[in-house]
Amino acid sequence: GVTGMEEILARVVVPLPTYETRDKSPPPPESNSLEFMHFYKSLTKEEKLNFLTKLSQDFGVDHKSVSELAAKLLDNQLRDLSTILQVEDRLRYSLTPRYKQLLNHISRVENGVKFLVDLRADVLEMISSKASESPHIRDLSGTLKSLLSEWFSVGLLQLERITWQSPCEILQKISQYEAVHPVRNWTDLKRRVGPYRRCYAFTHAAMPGEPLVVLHVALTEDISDNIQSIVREFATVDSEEDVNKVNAAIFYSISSTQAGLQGVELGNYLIKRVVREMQSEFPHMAQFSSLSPIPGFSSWLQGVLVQYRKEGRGSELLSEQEWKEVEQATDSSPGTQTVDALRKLIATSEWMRSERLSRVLEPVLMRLCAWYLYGEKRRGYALNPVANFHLQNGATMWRLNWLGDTSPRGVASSCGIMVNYRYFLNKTSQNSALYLQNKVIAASEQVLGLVSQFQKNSKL
Ligand SMILES: CC(C)(COP(=O)(O)OP(=O)(O)O)[C@@H](O)C(=O)NCCC(N)=O
Repeated sequence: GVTGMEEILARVVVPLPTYETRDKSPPPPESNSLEFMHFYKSLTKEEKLNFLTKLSQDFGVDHKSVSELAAKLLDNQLRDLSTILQVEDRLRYSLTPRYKQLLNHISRVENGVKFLVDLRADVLEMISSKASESPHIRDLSGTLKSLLSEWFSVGLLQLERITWQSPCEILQKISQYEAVHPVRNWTDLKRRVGPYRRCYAFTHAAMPGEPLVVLHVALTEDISDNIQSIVREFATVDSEEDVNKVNAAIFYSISSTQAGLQGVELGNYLIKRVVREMQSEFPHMAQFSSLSPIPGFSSWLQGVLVQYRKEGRGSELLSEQEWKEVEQATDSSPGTQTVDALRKLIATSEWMRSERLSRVLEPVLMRLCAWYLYGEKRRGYALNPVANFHLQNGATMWRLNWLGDTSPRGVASSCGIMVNYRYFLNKTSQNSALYLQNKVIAASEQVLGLVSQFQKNSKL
């Protein structure tokens, strides 16, 4: 109940030591942390929200002492620098939320770090689900993120290569965490860690046996343009006979496994770390690229067609000739009926089964997809989350691949198109800075060509 919460908090979230005694006071008993963790885990979702709101509100920063110290700094009687630095350091200390000390102590008990990772996952969910609008909860999330970013910095992470010889419990987790191309069975899993494949994960001593982020790589002669050749099941070759057949590393799946570590950029670091691993194993390897899905393209396209249907401007999406071909192929009459027919074809993936429609729609869907990836934005960054991820890393939007993923899922979610985000190693840091600061997308001639074809066709 509520009193129980207040009682627990008052007892285990001890006041911060005074500035003078901040380095001298003994840590509170470990039992405080254990009790807090145990109590929190016993709460329902609602109670957790209530509990964390109280924690962040009543056991955060002492705003009064902050404003007093800030006022002191403004006092221009303050002359010599050492006094100013002193007051600044007091101000800095006064900005430490009271609960931060408890979080630090929790990180030192057994499974404490994992508890804090899961705690941030809960807080992120409260924020994203709008269950909480409290600025204090956002502050708590920020404090957790800064602590976790320190503890999970690259230097403290362990790179592990996953092979068929890895412990079953790790292989089981790799299979369970696979978010991009679900693992079908043991044979499939064995293939993904077998010849001409690499699977790497970051682990952390504080969370043994837990792959934090997993990257799957295919070793190929050149940059893959379709996923079936990578995840299709067929008799595995015994060993990697011919390594000079290997010129490219294709990242075809990456998944982070801890929701609470979102924003800590583990995936980005893992890709860069694995590139270095590949370079040392294959010194002549010069091509590094993703083969990425385009989740959301089909639904975006449906939305655009509905909008055009309403405004009767469908003609700008397809040329007159293309609409005519769709009319004939769907035996529909010009105008909204054809737009509806096209929407239905895309929703049911019917168009894939017709040679004629595929031929008509290839240029249309390719240029629409190029625009979706390159032109559609959210707060200035790429709308598509996978594009945004690789562009933040400094990759180049390099090639759209028609029939890149002919699986039912691939056709339904992105009309079967896949995209290569290519990592030109000497360009990634510059591309990343340009993207993050100026929202400039690095794209290849092929992509820019498709985008300009789209713009010629429509006034978007
Ligand atoms: C793509 C991933 C790995 C990026 O993780 P990361 O580099 O840690 O970025 P962030 O979560 O720190 O912003 C993550 O967002 C994820 O697992 N997405 C779902 C699967 C996918 N590959 O889209």
